[in-house]
Amino acid sequence: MMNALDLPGLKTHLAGTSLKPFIAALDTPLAAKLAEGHGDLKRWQAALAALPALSAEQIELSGSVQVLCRAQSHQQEALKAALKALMPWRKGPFNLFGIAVDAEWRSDWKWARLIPHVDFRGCRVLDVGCGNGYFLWRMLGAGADCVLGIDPGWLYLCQFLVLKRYLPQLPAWQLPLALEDLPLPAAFDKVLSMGVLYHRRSPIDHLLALKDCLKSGGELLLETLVIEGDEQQVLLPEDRYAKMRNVWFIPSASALKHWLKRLGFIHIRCLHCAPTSTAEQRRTEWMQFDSLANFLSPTDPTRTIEGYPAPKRALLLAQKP
Ligand SMILES: Nc1ncnc2c1ncn2[C@@H]1O[C@H](C[S@+](CC[C@H]([NH3+])C(=O)[O-])CC(=O)[O-])[C@@H](O)[C@H]1O
Repeated sequence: MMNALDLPGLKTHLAGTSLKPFIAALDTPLAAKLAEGHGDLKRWQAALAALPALSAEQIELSGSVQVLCRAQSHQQEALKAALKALMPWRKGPFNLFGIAVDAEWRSDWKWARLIPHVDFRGCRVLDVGCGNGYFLWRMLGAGADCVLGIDPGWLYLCQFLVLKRYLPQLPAWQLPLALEDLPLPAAFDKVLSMGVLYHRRSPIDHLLALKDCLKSGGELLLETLVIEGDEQQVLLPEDRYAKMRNVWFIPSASALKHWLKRLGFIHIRCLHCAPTSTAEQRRTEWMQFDSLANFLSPTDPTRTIEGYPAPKRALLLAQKP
C-alpha cells in the first residue's frame, strides 16, 4: 500500500519547496496508520489489483472527470467489477473508460458553485477531508500545479488510487491521514475543508489548523452545515443529526464569518448558502445505503428525522493576511 501512495513522486515534486521537511516527517504517521489497517483493506487491494490494463487516451478534468480510451467489452466488465467491489461511491460522478460511476453526491454541482470564485491556476492546494479525491482532479483541470488530499478513510483512498492508476503522470496525491496527524507547514496557496468542520469537536482549533497550512495571502475554502440565525447562533445536536452520530457544532453562516474574523482571516465572503436537495445527495446504483431522503422527517422535509432544521450548507472563502 505504501508503494501505491507514490511518496517518491510526491517527494520529487516538492523537492526544493518549503514542504520538504513535512514530506520527511510523513513516514511516522503513515507507518502508524498502515499498521492500524482496516478489516476490508485486503479486499479493496484485490479490487485495485484486478483493474484492467488500460491506458487513458482522452482525459477530461475540466467539464467533468472522464478518463477514456477504446476499451474492449471484457475489459469494461473487469473494470466494472473492480469498481463495484469498491462501493459505496459517495463522491463523483466519474466516467472511467465508458463506465459511468453515479455517486451518492453530485460533487460536480458543488464544484460549479465554487469555481467561478476561485482561481486555482499555478496553485499548490491541500484538500482536507478530500473523500475519494473528486475535487483534486477537478482542481488539476482548473490549472492547479500540485494537489494533495488527506482523508483518514481507507476506502476513499482506494477509490482515489483507481484514478491515480490510470493518471499516474498527474500531480495529485492522497494520504490516509487526518489533519491532526500532520505537522503541516504554511506552504499552501489554497486550503479546502468541505464537509469536515461539523465533524470536529473543536471547530475553532480546526479552523486555526487550516490557517496554519496557508501561505500568507492564501485562501481557505470552507464548506459546512449551517443553521439560520445571527452571529451568536450555533446548534449542538443532543445526539444524532440527520442520523449522523459524529456531528458537533452547526453554526449560522453569520457565526461562521464571525469565527473566521476572530481568527484573523480577512476578505471573508459567503459564496453560497442553500439547503441540500435530495437531487444532489441520493441513493444510486453505486451507493445503495440510505441517503438524504431517509434522513429527513417523512412528514416535514424541512426537518431532519430528529426534528432539527434540514441540512443546509454554506460555502465561504476567506484569506490569510
Ligand atoms: N480530521 C479530519 N481530517 C481529515 N479528514 C477528515 C477529518 N474528519 C473527517 N474527515 C473526512 O472528511 C470527509 C467528509 S465528507 C466531505 C468530502 C469532500 N470534502 C466533499 O466536500 O465532498 C462529508 C460530506 O459528505 O460532505 C470524510 O471523507 C471524512 O473521512
